[in-house]
Amino acid sequence: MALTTDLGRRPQLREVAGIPLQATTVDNWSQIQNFEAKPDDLLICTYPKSGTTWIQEIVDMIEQNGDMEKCQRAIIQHRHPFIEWARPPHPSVLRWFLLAYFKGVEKARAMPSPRTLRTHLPTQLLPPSFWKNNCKFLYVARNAKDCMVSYYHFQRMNQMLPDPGTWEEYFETFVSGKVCWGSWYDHVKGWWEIKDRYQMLFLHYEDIKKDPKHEIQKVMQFMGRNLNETILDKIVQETSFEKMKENPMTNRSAVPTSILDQSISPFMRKGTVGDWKNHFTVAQNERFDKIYRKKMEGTSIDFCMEL
Ligand SMILES: Nc1ncnc2c1ncn2[C@@H]1O[C@H](COP(=O)(O)OS(=O)(=O)O)[C@@H](OP(=O)(O)O)[C@H]1O
Repeated sequence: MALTTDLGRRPQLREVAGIPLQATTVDNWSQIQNFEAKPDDLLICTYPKSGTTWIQEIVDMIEQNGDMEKCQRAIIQHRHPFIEWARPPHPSVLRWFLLAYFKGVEKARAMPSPRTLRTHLPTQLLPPSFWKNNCKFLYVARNAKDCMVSYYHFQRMNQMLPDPGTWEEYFETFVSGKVCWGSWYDHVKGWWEIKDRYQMLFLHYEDIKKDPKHEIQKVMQFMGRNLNETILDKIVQETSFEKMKENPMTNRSAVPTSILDQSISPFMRKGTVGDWKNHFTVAQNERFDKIYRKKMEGTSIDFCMEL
């Protein structure tokens, strides 16, 4: 797949303990590391492109008892630093704290409890106070091949990340973990391996896709909420890909094209399982599987790849 490259203009990544991160994250690293979690915090943890926005929407709707309006008000109230992009009273805002930017940390500090926060950090870089306070963690994993495809298109359109180059070039970048937030394999393994030691619900994107009601029920129970069947059905409906693609609260249409150029690739792109089959050549697939087996050796995690 040929692409125009604009390497001169795109920011490059920097590293913290060998993990490539955006410069804004690295510049504010001490504030991030010293972030004080609270025992009743819920932290949504994901590798990028694994369904972060989706699970955030599900959690929001559960918190607001399925009331879409309240949900939107809550988002506006707890503004993401990127809110500057959406001129009030325009309700189109991004979801809140990635715990990656200084302002995100400040805003998280100011949030009333109980807080729902989110991060793409791998376990080894998480602020230690989350472990110390025995917080709840909600991890969503997505199969590596679809993640890679989604990340590739995201890097094409996200002007704040390095240009991905060609698909062939990106294949190498991804498997060597040289993408923002580091290696998919290490991230997923890292969170999977500690899941029984903490209060953690570990979900798979593919399972939510297959049976959203069942998976949303799990989230509800994990959050200690008990919503009736009508509300549950409403949450399933409102968090479908089709609805979220149309919803300005979730489709990031408020973000200027100088940041996310959705004419290159939409943020809500396809939302399917198995799109990797439209991208991987047979040779790439064989090579990927070989690398995958080696990197994931010894772990019990199993991914539905709808092969
Ligand atoms: N409701 C719903 N159903 C199914 N799939 C969904 C949904 N919402 C978001 N998505 C898809 O998730 C991908 C984006 O992942 P993230 O939200 O984790 O991206 S980010 O890391 O926060 O930038 C991206 O995947 P791709 O379409 O494969 O690129 C989104 O389309």
